[in-house]
Amino acid sequence: MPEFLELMPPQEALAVWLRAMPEPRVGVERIPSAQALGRVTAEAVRSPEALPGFARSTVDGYAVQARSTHGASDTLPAYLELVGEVPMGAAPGFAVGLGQAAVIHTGGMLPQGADSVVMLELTQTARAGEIEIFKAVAAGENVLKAGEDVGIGEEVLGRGVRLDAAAIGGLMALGLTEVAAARKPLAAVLSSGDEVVPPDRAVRPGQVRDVNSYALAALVESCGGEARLYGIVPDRAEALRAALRRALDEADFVVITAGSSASARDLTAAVIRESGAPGVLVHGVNVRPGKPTILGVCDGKPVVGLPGNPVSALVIARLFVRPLVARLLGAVPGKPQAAVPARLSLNLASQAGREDWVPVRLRREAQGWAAEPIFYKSNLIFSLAHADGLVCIPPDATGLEVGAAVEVVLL
Ligand SMILES: Nc1nc2c(c(=O)[nH]1)N[C@H]1C(S)=C(S)[C@@H](COP(=O)(O)OP(=O)(O)OC[C@H]3O[C@@H](n4cnc5c(N)ncnc54)[C@H](O)[C@@H]3O)O[C@H]1N2
Ligand code: MOO
Repeated sequence: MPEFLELMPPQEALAVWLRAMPEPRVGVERIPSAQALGRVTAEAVRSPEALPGFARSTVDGYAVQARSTHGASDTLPAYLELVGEVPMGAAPGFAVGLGQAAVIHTGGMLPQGADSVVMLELTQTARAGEIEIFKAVAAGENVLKAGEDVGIGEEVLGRGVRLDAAAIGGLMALGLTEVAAARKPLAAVLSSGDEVVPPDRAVRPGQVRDVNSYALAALVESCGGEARLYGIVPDRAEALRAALRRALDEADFVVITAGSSASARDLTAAVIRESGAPGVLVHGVNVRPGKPTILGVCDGKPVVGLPGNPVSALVIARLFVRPLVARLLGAVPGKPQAAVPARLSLNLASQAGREDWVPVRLRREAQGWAAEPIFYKSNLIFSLAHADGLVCIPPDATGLEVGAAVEVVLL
């Protein structure tokens, strides 16, 4: 059977495309740390202070000098003089000497002289002003040392790090209520096709609502980019040319859907080719779904032409748009996507030489997760909407057998 396109393996296609782009100039903006979830650091963050800022107890009990408890046991307790109670939120105004103890609460500041804390459960009050200790502690026991988390001037977050909940907590612990974040790259999303109408329209026979603009905008945003919709362009070269020109002028990169294949109305590749140098770098990727994918660069701006079928468009956007956004954000490369190991619940056939991405549902079984393939068609959006993840069948396999160990990349 003749093939319209020359197909390139996906990894090679991505490398060719990324190589043809200029080094990204990552914009920097200072944003409130409280709103920085999912954002990428544009500069390394150094700690202005030590954390914890002072030695703290990790338990409720008595601050002591470890030496004072030496040899203490159930049968031979150590008797220590009670010299005070550490207030929470303030420095204790006293010291603890040999043979002395002070009441301390979890998180309280160790008094001068104390080097450890005996847990409340291992003590007993015998007489007023005195406690009995039933177990010896070692120096440093039940104590967080000053600077144990981070030291002054230490790099706590590198450049290009995606901020998660813990990182935001860490920034707050240091009083860093603002952070330098990479500006979100702006994607211009263009849909094309005479049959495609906005989703708020009633459809006439032959028409379909625009799935791709919204699904792709959501995907771009989930990767840390910003998306602006450039509407639905009819199947006319001059209309697509004008829309692409405006998109290239305004956005950091352009995502066009449909018109990627081989029919007379498939204009995307030709229009990209004439809209800037070097134009189209890849047209056709050895992957299913998404074979007619187009990767281009127009005068420094990346352009991707995704297949019109919504499942293909989204799967391909994960393979190509996601790494593009990461690069434009200056994100540290090579971070894995969330995935779970599973056993395949059915045989899956695949063509040798082609990489296949199959939507699967995950089912919990006694020994772990079972991945149940969804027999999708690339136009049927709910075959992807009902999936929990994707399984990759590598190009050197002619399929995977029931029971095969697979990795499910979570959607
Ligand atoms: N003779 C061949 N025909 C096709 C081949 C092939 O190799 N030889 N490849 C098929 C594959 S695979 C794909 S994928 C599609 C690619 O199509 P295009 O990118 O050219 O897109 P269209 O033909 O315009 O649309 C395909 C399909 O998707 C629907 N569509 C388009 N845009 C949207 C949108 N924004 N929202 C929802 N649905 C959309 C469109 O109505 C079509 O049903 O080509 C195959 N054909
Ligand atoms: O590549 Mo098409 O995307 O298989 O449906």
